[in-house]
Amino acid sequence: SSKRQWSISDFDIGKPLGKGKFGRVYLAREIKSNYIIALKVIFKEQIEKYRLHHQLRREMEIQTGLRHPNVLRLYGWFHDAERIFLILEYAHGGELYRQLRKLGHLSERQAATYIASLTQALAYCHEKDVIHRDIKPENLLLDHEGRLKIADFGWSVQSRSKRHTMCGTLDYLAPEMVENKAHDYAVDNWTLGVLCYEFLYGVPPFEAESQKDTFRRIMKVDLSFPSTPDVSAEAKNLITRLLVKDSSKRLSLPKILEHPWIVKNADPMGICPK
Ligand SMILES: COc1ccc(/C=N/Nc2[nH]nc(C)c2C(=O)Nc2cccc(NC(C)=O)c2)cc1
Repeated sequence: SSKRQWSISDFDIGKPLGKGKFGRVYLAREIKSNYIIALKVIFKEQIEKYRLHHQLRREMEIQTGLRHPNVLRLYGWFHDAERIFLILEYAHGGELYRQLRKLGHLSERQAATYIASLTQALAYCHEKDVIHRDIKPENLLLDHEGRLKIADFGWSVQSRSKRHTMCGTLDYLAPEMVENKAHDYAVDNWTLGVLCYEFLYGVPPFEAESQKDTFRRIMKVDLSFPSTPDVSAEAKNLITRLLVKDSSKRLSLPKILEHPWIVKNADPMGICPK
């Protein structure tokens, strides 16, 4: 159905889910099918102003072609004189980030389940030659069953709730990214290490007062593990084998899924019942 021409009159627009630099996301219902979706509205003049229409087009072509249980679907899009509308899968649970902030840090089973889901989604994306999905907790959503969905296609939105200084944070960037070198698939493996650390400790591994200090800590791979919460040696082992400066030496995606900590703790259904 992504081939048919959609228009705003096909939808009942519901509550705003969040807003960002380029526009807002609304809950919406496709009238004929009663199907609930998330409608992302992007203002064309914002896109022109930042000269981003090529990136947006590329991101939309990529996103439409991805079909994976842990990648948020882009069903289609349409536009009017001043706006572009993206018809997106609705993930009821919202940002994983909010859950992480609420809980402080996740259990080892929950963290391993999310890392396994992300690894499978990234392996799928890499097969489709899609890399660097710019993964950070903001871009990870949860569906009604608590299943993780990578929701990023370069346009993260900000909810009404207080936002921490995500814009501009280097926390999730691999050394080669921070140094603005050509990056390859392995940046995603680094990011998995950063996320695994943040899921377990509640803060990213290279957090620092200033961006400069974060940059330094990333380049030095200045990694240390707090004594609390008490995290298993296997979890630390996985993190240490992902946060490796030489991108060719980072644990590969298939090897992550075979890692003892993942095998022991990840829920095969990707849901991790409480
Ligand atoms: C503010 O509380 C919220 C709780 C749940 C949601 C669910 N959002 N679900 C989505 N499904 N597909 C897309 C795209 C979205 C979405 O963009 N959500 C979104 C957007 C902006 C901010 C937030 N914030 C949070 C806290 O989830 C979520 C949105 C907001």
